[in-house]
Amino acid sequence: MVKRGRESPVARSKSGSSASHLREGLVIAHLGQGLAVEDTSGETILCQTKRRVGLVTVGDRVLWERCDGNMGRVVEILPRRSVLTRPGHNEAVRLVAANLDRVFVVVAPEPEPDWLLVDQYLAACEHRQLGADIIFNKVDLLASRDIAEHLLADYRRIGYACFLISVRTGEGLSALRKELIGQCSMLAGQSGVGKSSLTNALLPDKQLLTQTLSEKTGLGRHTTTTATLYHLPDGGDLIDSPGVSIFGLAEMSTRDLAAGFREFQPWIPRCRFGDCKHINDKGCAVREAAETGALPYARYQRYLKLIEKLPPSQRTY
Ligand SMILES: Nc1nc2c(ncn2[C@@H]2O[C@H](COP(=O)(O)OP(=O)(O)OP(=O)(O)O)[C@@H](O)[C@H]2O)c(=O)[nH]1
Ligand SMILES: [Zn+2]
Repeated sequence: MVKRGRESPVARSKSGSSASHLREGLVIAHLGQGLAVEDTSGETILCQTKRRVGLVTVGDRVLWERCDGNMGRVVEILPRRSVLTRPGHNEAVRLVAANLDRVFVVVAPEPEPDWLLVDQYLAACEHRQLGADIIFNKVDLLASRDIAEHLLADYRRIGYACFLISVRTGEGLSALRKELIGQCSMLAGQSGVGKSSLTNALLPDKQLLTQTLSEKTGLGRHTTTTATLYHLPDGGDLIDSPGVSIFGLAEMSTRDLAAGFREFQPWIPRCRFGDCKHINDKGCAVREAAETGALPYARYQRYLKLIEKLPPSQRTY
């Protein structure tokens, strides 16, 4: 759960000493000209970052101090419990969000699900120790829910929660809202599955909130760039990061990828060799389990495809 730091207006810096002018805050947006930081009192301040602080991202809890006028300055990033990155050379752009708890991978009957992408997201989340579950949107387009259940059977079997919803009819939305309480979530998924539509349904005041944010920080709407953190009406936070749904296998090795397939875990210690890649290796328990149906075979096949997608520099063990 994202702490909004309401416990104390006097924050403690890394050195442990309490500095009365330092306050705790939550980074709710990354704007072109600075960061929108929500104070413990709910006030939003436009902050710059001291150079030595490092890269700050949406979801970060920070210590900040007031400087001239209505501006603030971030002096420290508080320890993160998670960080999500995407591939790329520019570190500032690679950071997607901090302190996320859970990613919901959204699929739909239309566009047809790209299960390889789904597995890539799930593996990346496992690697980052983020919770991950699946939302199947647009069930209104299906003749029967059984079709979705059939497609999701492997995922349910290995312990992913699957939420069948329709933003159009509202089906399943109240159960999903309950699920989001008390944590910080993000939606990911291919284009057209309904992520924006769902975000708008979960945040009926989104437009107003965005407008207020630009007013509070004195910046125009167009300056809101990558991600924004919203407090959901029923509780919990949602990080909306349009266009950054391409987070993937950045920095993952073959071993990490195998670790990203949660159903492989009981089998991996039974492989004959400690550096088994679970491809054609002799005595591979994972492969054998997939071939005998003890593991979902389709997921195993996609593991093999993802291995091929890893850049050669990451195909290490
Ligand atoms: N039938 C049906 N259509 C939906 C539903 N939810 C969203 N759509 C439609 O699906 C289309 C794509 O929705 P978006 O919300 O833009 O999808 P997105 O995932 O945000 O797409 P990108 O912004 O490209 O990543 C729109 O035409 C929506 O009206 C639903 O529950 N049922
Ligand atoms: Zn193996």
